[in-house]
Formats: sequence, structure tokens, C-alpha cells
Amino acid sequence: MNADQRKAVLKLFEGLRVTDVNDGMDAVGLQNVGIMNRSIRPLWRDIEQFSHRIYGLALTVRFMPTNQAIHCDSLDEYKRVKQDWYRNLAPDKFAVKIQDGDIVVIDGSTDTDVGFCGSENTFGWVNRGARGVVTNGGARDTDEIIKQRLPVYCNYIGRGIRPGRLVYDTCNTTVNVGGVLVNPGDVIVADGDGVVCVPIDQAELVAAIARDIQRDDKVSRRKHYEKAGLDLDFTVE
Ligand SMILES: O=C([O-])CC(=O)C(=O)O
Ligand SMILES: [Mg+2]
Repeated sequence: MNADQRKAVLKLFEGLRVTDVNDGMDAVGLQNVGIMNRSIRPLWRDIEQFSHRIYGLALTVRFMPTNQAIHCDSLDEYKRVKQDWYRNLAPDKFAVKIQDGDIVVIDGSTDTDVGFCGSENTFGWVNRGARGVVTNGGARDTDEIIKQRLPVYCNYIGRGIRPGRLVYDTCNTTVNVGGVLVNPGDVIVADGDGVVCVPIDQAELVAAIARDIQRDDKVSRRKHYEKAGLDLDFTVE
């Protein structure tokens, strides 16, 4: 997809909720194949502007558990080994590939307590154009991630770093995140209800149906607002 095509697909999903998109997936016969496990949750929610909500194109990444432990005799040696691990075994090789409108989708599930999305690297990915991160693994430094308003949807808060815990495998390949098959370039929509992935070849149709569903929902909810004497807001306009 060229930049114009990417923009055009993304525009179709602007403002849609996870539920609209999920309902749209139902309508084309894709029940339960795009909705990620409910354990993958946003780290924070902005109920005024909904700035935690993201939609974008999947840049997929896979980390794997390691079978290598680290045992060092000195702090200097440990620092060296740690640096080598980041450089050679668990580098952010995907970061240079981030394009405007991407969502970094990381399959990094392990049973170890590791938070490979931190307040430093995640900020770097967002500054390169990513709209946020979705992962079946963990995030750390979460107070800062929340303060920095970085949209991170993760399975858990993990305190550890990568060295001694996981290694980089590959990027831009098919991954399984939250029980969903995600191909590079698929559309990801994430909000307070969780995360849904739309296969790119169904994106146009699903978005059109989802838009229709949302339009009807706005009409119904607007009537409730009016009856309740509430000021209208952008969710019903
Ligand atoms: O160093 C890491 O791997 C994760 C981290 O804490 C950060 O990026 O802030
Ligand atoms: Mg950190």
C-alpha cells in the first residue's frame, strides 16, 4: 500500500468504536475471529476526548522466550552483557520501519515478568509515527506511559527488562495476539472495550457496515440525551 492508500483505508475507520467494527465483522461472517482476548486492555482511558482510542495499520513484531540465562561476576560485565542483549538478541529492529498511522502489534507473550513496552521505547515508537502499541505481553513504567498519554493496550504490567527474559524473533510477519491472527497491514481498532483486528481485504466492507451501525446508534442515543436534557456531545453528532 502506498501512502495515499494507507490514508484512505485509515479514513474509513476514523471515529468507529470497537463494537461497531466487531458488529461489522459479524455481518461479513467473521464472528469471533478479529476480537482479541479481553485480557488485552488499555493502560489508561480519557473519557473526555477519547484520546486513548486508536486505529491504524498493524506493524507486527514477535519476541520469543529465551533459553539463555545471564550470570555475571561483576556489575561491569553485567552492563556489557545487558547492552549486547539489547543490541544483538532483542533489538527494536522494527522501529525504523514504523510509518505514520501504524500500530505496533507485538506478540511477546511469555510466562516471565517482562515489560518490553517501557516509557522510553514506546515514546520513541510513537514519535516515529506509531499511534500506539497492542500486545499480548507486558508494559512497564506504566505511570509514565499514562502521564505521557501513550496508547498502550497490553495483557499485563511486567516489571522486568528483556535481557535474560526474551529475544527478538522477527517483524512484519503473521502473529497471534490475543487469539487473533494479525497480518502486517491489517486494520487495528482499539478503545476501552479492547482491540479488534480487521483483515485488510475486508476492511472497506467492514468499515462501511460499521459506519452504518454507528450512525443508527447515534440517532438512538441522541434521543436518550434529548429526553434526559443532556447537552449533545461528539459521540452523538
Ligand atoms: O528498556 C526497556 O526495554 C523497556 C523500558 O523500560 C523503557 O523503554 O523505558
Ligand atoms: Mg524504562
